[in-house]
Amino acid sequence: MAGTINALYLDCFAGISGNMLLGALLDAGVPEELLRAELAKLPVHGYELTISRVDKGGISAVYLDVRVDESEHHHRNLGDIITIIDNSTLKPTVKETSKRIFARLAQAEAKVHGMTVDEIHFHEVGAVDSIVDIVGAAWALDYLGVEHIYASRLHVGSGFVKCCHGLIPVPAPATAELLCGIPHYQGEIAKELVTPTGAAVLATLGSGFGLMPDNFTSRKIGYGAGTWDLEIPNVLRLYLGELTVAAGQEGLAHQPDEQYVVVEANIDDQNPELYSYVMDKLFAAGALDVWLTPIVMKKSRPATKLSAIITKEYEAKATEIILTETTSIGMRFYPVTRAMANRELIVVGLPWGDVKVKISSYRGKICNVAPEYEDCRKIAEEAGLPLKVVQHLALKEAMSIC
Ligand SMILES: O=C([S-])c1cc(C(=O)S)c[n+]([C@@H]2O[C@H](COP(=O)(O)O)[C@@H](O)[C@H]2O)c1
Ligand code: NI
Repeated sequence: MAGTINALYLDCFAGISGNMLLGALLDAGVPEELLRAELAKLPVHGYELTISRVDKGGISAVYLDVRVDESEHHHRNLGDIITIIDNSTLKPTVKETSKRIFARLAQAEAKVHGMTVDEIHFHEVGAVDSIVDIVGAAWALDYLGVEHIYASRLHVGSGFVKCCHGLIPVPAPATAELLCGIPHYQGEIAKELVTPTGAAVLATLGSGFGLMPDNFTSRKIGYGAGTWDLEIPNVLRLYLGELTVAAGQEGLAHQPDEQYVVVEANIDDQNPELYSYVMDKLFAAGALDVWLTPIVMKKSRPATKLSAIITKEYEAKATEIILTETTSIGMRFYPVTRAMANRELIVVGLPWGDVKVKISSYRGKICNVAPEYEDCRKIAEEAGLPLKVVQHLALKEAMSIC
């Protein structure tokens, strides 16, 4: 028996930008009020999101515009944006996807401008519009349960576009960098049709490019409007549907496998005090997990294996951290696949305070319920209760409502 996986096919005949993608997702059925509620979870203010229905060459499409107050025109680097996302109450999976897209964008910018990822400041209006577009899209894809994104060959446009440095060629340099390995063409239209944000989403999340996959069936279509009025409709066409796959494959597909990498270094000559520091640095740089294993190396030397799981974009950063912060002078990388349960945070109220509880589910069934250790610890210390009792009460409360 065959199964299905939720998927999108993006028809980019007039390009793709962050707001075109989010507009198309809204048109395909993502509720506007839920999107607004999710974006309100970000500690970002001073912007107005307008969502309207417009006519683009006879096609009714959703136009999304982010207007940013003058006071919010900051320059933010990747670290600032990661902090904003981490300080929100968004779902962990939405945070992770958003951070991966931003990291990809920052890497492309760093390459173009000959700088490090940390030195890159996001363009234009202090990245608020990119935060809304990227986090909004990451949440909407999660809301729809989309596991694979396919896109047509991208129409990028041509000519020049004005930026703070003057005129830059279309595709913009960051866009061109992000589209390495992704089929695209320039065409006759002298406008920027694919923006760096649109390219970053596809470069990070795209599973395949070209014609609509043979095993894809569309169920709903949405149109997201671009800003231009062109001789072709300036819209992104989004097909929401499903891929038919062999039995047993459904529910296992997440991001393309090769995006995850384990980096490892065997260390036999380091002051143990340094490990927690380097682990913190790897986590802060985007590692999904970091761990130490006791090992025995050559000449029977007791040693430590430092391992971290990272996404491919963080390879250079992880290399830099391990080489500069440990005594290791080399490391190895190997691609790994991951299968993950869906995770959601709920908050339960105990007489002494609130506790966040992580509810994990797999194929629609709850597979784990775990009260957050730090919340329970705080209550245990403040109320003078055994930690295990607080954990038990939080678990009981969570089980009664989920
Ligand atoms: O201002 C600069 S340095 C600049 C550089 C680049 C590069 O590609 S490098 C691109 N841009 C333009 O900024 C806008 C914003 O794009 P979004 O993806 O945030 O919508 C776009 O027109 C880029 O081409 C500016
Ligand atoms: Ni740039």
